[in-house]
Amino acid sequence: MAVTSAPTWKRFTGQWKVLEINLQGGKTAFFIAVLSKCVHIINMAWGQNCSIDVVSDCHRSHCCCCQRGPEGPCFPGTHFTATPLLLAGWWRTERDLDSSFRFRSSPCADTAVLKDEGLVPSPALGMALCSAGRRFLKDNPNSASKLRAWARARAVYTGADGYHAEEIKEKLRAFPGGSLDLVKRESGIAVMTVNNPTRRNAFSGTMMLDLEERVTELEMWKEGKGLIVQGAAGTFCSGSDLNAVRAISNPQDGMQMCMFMQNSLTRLLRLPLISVAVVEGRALGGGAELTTACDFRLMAPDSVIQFVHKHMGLVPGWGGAARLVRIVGSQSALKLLAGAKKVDAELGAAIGLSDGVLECPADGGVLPQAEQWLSRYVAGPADVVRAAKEVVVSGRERHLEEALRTEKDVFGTVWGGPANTAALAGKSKHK
Ligand SMILES: CCCC(=O)SCCNC(=O)CCNC(=O)[C@H](O)C(C)(C)COP(=O)(O)OP(=O)(O)OC[C@H]1O[C@@H](n2cnc3c(N)ncnc32)[C@H](O)[C@@H]1OP(=O)(O)O
Repeated sequence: MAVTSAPTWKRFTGQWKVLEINLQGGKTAFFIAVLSKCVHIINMAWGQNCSIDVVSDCHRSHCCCCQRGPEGPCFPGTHFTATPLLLAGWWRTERDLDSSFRFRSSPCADTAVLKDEGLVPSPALGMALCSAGRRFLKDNPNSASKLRAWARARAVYTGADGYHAEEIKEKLRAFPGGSLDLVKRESGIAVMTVNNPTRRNAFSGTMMLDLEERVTELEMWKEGKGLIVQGAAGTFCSGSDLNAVRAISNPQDGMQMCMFMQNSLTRLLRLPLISVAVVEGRALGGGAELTTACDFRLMAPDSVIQFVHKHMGLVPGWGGAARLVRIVGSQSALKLLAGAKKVDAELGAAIGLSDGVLECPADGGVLPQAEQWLSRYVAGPADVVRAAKEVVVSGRERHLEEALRTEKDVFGTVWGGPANTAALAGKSKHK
């Protein structure tokens, strides 16, 4: 099957990359790669038997597909980072599966990353993944669902953890009300609004489902640079809807809901967008946890963030405790959780939970202030802004050696790129 155009990176988010290759007959092949080690596609011999040979670390002086040396990327996708054994070819149709794309994985696997992924490196793994990919495709012919599955790979829990996504979704559907609204602006800043004002923006079951959908949408938004998370009608969010909480208060459902929300909020924090929670009114319980799934928090003068879980006989379950410790340190986190302490704008700034105090809006609400605040961090080309977020997520979440490798890999995506080239051609003083 012949290739009709140069492969391009169609989507890139977090540690995942998707190489999209257009094939004859309007078909498309997707190759999913997970970051770990610099890998170079050394042979794209597209003919009757298309094959991709992958080696770890490029030792070649020239790339055989474009004849350029190793000084810079030859075309997007030539120099990419992947764990060879995690490469999987995903095809759009069953027929494509039979058309002999041959995958030869590198003998050199990155053990550390495979462990991170919870996988044991073995030569059989590549085959197993390809076959799992095929099975998945057979069951999911729709490419949108394929991409969703790819996005979900950034989540924490899978079926292996006893997590049953479809079952808990079914249960959550039984608790409707409110919505999670998303507006993606041309500026590259999106605004997500927690919208259930009659219940002070409490999270109904369907809003939890909405959250997952919105995060998926943002994962696919490659022009995006920033995200503002706010509550409707002048208050942030009063946590999970107590009516839903009461109805699913058995341990099994509680665990499933916990894993569902942790997955969505972890993916929210890992988005390659710089995010800020704009807190007006109250952010209570799960609402307080939601603020910690953003990179930054801005608080209105009379606003309060409060982890009220202790008063409910609980601890955070949406990942809020783990994130809080990373934001304010264990001493302050313990005080906030064990004391269910109210954090106002002043205390928030003092302990580093809040990154800025919003002024009382004369008109137009606090959103323009938040946008203004965020604009200094999202100024410039999307690939550079997203790369900055990428290296920070990696530095926060990975072991040093892995984070260093990822940093090198992400560096490779911007080095010699348009922004870098333009900067080098201009003045290079930073007074
Ligand atoms: C792992 C997740 C853990 C959790 O998130 S558990 C949930 C923790 N959150 C809470 O307990 C919040 C309880 N609510 C409150 O403390 C107060 O309602 C709150 C948010 C300070 C607002 O106070 P006020 O402004 O005076 O308004 P209000 O009390 O009259 O509330 C207006 C209507 O909203 C409702 N509401 C507020 N928070 C809710 C919630 N979480 N779930 C379900 N309904 C909720 C409240 O019942 C009231 O409804 P209604 O008008 O009486 O029908």
